[in-house]
Amino acid sequence: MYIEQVDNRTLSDCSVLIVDDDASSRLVLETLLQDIVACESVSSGRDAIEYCRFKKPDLILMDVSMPELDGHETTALLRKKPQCEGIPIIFVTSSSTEEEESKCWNSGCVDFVVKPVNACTLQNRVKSHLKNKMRNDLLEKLIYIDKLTGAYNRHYLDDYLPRLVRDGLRNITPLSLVIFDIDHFKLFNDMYGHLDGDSCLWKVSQCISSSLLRPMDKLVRIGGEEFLVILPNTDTQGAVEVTKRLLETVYDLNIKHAASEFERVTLSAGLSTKQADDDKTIEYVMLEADKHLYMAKTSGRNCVKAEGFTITGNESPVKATKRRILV
Ligand SMILES: Nc1nc2c(ncn2[C@@H]2O[C@H](COP(=O)(O)OP(=O)(O)OP(=O)(O)O)[C@@H](O)[C@H]2O)c(=O)[nH]1
Repeated sequence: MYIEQVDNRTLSDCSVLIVDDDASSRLVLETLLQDIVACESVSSGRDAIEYCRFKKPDLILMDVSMPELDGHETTALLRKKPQCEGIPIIFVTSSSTEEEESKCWNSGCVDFVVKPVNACTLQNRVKSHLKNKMRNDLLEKLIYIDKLTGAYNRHYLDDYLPRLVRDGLRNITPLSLVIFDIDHFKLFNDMYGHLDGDSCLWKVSQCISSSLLRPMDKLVRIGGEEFLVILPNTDTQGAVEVTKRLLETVYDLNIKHAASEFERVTLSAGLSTKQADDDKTIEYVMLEADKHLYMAKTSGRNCVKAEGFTITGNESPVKATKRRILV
């Protein structure tokens, strides 16, 4: 394995998606790259788009000539998706005419290799673009990541949210926002000290991040112990389900909080959805989520509140008999 490191990632931590309709070509590419990087393959443009809904490869090797969607068309569709931003695409083309080369560059690839591929050229191009990608990721991390929690920060929110709103309008998809904060966090700090408070923020943030399953779902720290979860293409019902799961996973972390009625760290959350066809501004949706968070707090905490929904979280043994139903 190559150990070429940028920050704390190495090439072997990176993943490459191979898109090729020909099984033997996929096998050749996988074999050539297997000692450098983790590879996964799909056999069509459609499958590549579907793959990228759930995973974010560090690089895509795209065959140009494929039935139905060719490499150019697939790239154009991927480039429209915010979650695919920043993924370098290398075309694998059987034609090296001047016209084809120009077409490849105009389609938004970062590079191309010509079939039959030269093993050394392919490996070096892939390594070089992956190292660039790792440097860009590191730069993005320094600008956009909150150090204390590992969540995104407000700079990220200011850049990312307007793009999502535009995307939602273009694709007619809903966008849900969830604001949550840790219950009785002042008491937690008072009882255990600020260092344990910081560690609690880190644990909660990491737990939430790893419970978000789609690459476009993002966690942003918007205040001291206040976070925003962005759920693109998710209606209220779906967002309630996700938020309920988030509250449960944090509850299951079982971080001791003796001053809380739940005897452990819990979250309260408020949720609001922007439907594609409504005229709510995103600022209004944020305010609504914040209002719902306030309602969740005043209704006893450890619960989610959304328009038409109130879901209680797990309850402590002592409170189990007093299950809250909020309307
Ligand atoms: N340790 C630590 N504490 C923080 C940080 N940012 C904010 N806080 C603390 O978070 C606490 C928030 O307290 P409040 O807004 O009163 O809310 P709460 O005690 O969580 O009460 P409820 O939200 O009503 O459940 C304050 O004591 C802040 O000092 C941080 O980065 N680290």
